[in-house]
Amino acid sequence: MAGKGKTVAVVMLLTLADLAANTVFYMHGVDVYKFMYGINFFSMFTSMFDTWVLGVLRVCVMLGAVLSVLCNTQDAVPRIKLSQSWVSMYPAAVFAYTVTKLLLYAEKEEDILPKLWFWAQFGGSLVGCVVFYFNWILLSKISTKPYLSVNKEEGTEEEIKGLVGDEEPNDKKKKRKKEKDEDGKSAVLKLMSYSKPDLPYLLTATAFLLGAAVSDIFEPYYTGQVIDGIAIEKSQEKFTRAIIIMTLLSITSGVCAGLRGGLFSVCMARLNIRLRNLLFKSVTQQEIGFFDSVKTGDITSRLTSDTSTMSDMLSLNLNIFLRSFVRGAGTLFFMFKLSWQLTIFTLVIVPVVAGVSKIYGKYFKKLSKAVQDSLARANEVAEETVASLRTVRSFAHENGECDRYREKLKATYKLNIKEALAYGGYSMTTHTLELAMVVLTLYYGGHLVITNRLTGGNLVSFILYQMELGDAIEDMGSVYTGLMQAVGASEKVFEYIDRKPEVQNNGLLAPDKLEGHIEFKDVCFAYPARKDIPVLKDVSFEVSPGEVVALVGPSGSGKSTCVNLLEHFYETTSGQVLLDGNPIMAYDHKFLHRMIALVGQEPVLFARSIKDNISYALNNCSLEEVQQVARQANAHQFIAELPEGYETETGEKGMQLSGGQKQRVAIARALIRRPAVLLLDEATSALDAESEHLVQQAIQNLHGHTVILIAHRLSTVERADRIIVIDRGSVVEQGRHRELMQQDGLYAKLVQRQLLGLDSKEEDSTAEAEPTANSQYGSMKASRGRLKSGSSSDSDSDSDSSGSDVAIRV
Ligand SMILES: Nc1ncnc2c1ncn2[C@@H]1O[C@H](COP(=O)(O)OP(=O)(O)OP(=O)(O)O)[C@@H](O)[C@H]1O
Repeated sequence: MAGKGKTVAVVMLLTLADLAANTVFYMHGVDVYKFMYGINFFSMFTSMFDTWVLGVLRVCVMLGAVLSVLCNTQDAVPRIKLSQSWVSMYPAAVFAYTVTKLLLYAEKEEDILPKLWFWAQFGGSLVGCVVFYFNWILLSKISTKPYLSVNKEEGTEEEIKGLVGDEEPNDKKKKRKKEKDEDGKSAVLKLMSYSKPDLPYLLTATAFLLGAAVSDIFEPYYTGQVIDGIAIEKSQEKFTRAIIIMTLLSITSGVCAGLRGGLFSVCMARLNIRLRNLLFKSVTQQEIGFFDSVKTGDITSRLTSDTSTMSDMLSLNLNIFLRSFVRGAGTLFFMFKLSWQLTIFTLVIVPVVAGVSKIYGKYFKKLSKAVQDSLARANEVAEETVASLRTVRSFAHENGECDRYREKLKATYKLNIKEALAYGGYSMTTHTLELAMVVLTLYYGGHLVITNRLTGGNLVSFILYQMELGDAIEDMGSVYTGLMQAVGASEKVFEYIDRKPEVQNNGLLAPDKLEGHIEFKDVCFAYPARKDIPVLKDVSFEVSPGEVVALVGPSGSGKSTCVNLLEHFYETTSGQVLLDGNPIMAYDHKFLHRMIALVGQEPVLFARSIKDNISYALNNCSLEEVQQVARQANAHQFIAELPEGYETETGEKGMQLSGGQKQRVAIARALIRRPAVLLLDEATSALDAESEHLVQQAIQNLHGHTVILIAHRLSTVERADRIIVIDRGSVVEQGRHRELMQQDGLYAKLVQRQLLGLDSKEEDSTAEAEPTANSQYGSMKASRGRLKSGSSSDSDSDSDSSGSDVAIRV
């Protein structure tokens, strides 16, 4: 309440001061005769009565607004806020009227300079307009929050919360808007700070810009001189001199403009590269949870289109803006010199053009952000489809995906149309205003020439300058929107550049030796994308150095999550993951990932040679070392049979290799690091029985390595030193295969389900064995036959038959 009272008091004081000043200036003090004279002998040219009336009018409007705020704050303040842009037109109109009045006054009065009362009222009117707008903003800022006394008798806590709740969205909106505005400003400041290394180039470019602009500014003046020389003075000498100067100015302007444009482009290219590098670095350092929630399309669009929009728009618009600004300022100076009346007349139109630009710029900024977002959404669809075209083809859903893409583009097109309409409207308005300005200037200028207050040549110069000014203002208006586009794009880029990863990789621990002792201590965890769904609940287990432990459990029980925590991809919600007794986050990032190697469910290979894939992120790896681990991973034979051997390109994401081949290359890539801990998450699921057997043996022969393996196929886990059974995020059983079978718990059930083939769908869609003893026997025989004859080739490595495999081993 106190805030409202204070604001109203300030507004009243300023309004009454405006009224008092306006009246005193109009009456030349307290001369009532002057007051009546202005009314009785009113003339547009000599009386200031109309200016006084306009002042009284704004005081009345303001008093009305104050009264409505006092009577009904809740309704009045939002209305005042809504009408803010419309009300701003009033001061603009009064400004235009007052300036016109000055010109009319100057028509009748020979020398208006010593007329102090006139100047006081003229200035007072302009100041009054500003005060009026300021007061309106003050009133719109009055809080509409109801006064809440936490008094149980007046209302329950829920009721009070309800009231506050109603206000909260508005507050949040305001806060977000404020943050956005600040973001916009800070984006510009940041852009400037990132341009610091280009300062020498920018300064040189600015010098050329000034050179070009100054040369341009003189051209209309000398055009006027040429006209005066030809038409009025008929002087060959004056005419020739003006022509020579104009020629020199044109050459200087052309050279400087070219150098300025080139240098600005170079600066922006440098800025673009700098920001792309920073953005890419920042993206690669984000926590894995970030990539769970942010789509790849969004990130690539920031890397590609947003950075390009930013630097292209910036280079183009900054260039135009600076040029137009210097040209505009110089032009205005010359205009005043040629004719102050005509200049003031021209300036009446300026606030109108500026107002149109401001409203348009705001709208265009919103639109351009919406277009960018909409394009990013369309890109996501295209990327997803292209990346998974095999799956799309296998479902014959190409047309469906095309429709989806078309729909997204349709949305973008609708926004483009809006953008085009907005641009069209803006161009139309500014062109019309410009034309009106020229016609009116000709009329008024002609009048000045006829009354011998201006020469014909100077009128021509003035009109040329006026056109220049119009161009400069229009350029600045359009540049503003372009700059806003650049700011919009840079806000998005900076959002990622400035993002601090939620999981920091700033551990320093890098001991000489790592035993590989793993401990999960009361670990609870939920993924950041689904914070309210617990995935691990009080999980505790230990793995001794050199032990081979299998994590088993139904799909979605949390096995891979344990591996993710060990890799420090995420941080636990509570509890600890320890490696050799130290929290996993205490280890140096590079050290940890050299010591812990992971082969994931769908290993990703990079588009480079097999050798480079195996030695990924390692320096100076010899071919012998690569071949050795490839042999251990049972990959050497198939690699050697390829025409280009280890130099064979694997294609994007290893597409040119089969699933089983990819897995073996990925295992070799893990083994070459000689890790202390090897994490195998369904790492051999695509291998045929023989390959898997060989790979497993190789892994078990790797002494001194702790191995955690996850597999659905029980044949893979039965020989582990220990099996940990996880169900719905909790450890339910632990022990060796035989012990767990005897316990007859979940593990035994899982084994039985596999024996009966009930899991066949989940396990292997290609296994079509009937769940009968006979058919199992049949598959067993077939499998043995295959093993014996050694006919399992790489080409069929993907088509394993886990059902039969289980039948042999369990
Ligand atoms: N990145 C993620 N964001 C949110 N939830 C996830 C994420 N990854 C997994 N989950 C959820 O966490 C739970 C455990 O997943 P996890 O991958 O650990 O299971 P799993 O036991 O390895 O399953 P599977 O044997 O099928 O691979 C599942 O319910 C899954 O939907």
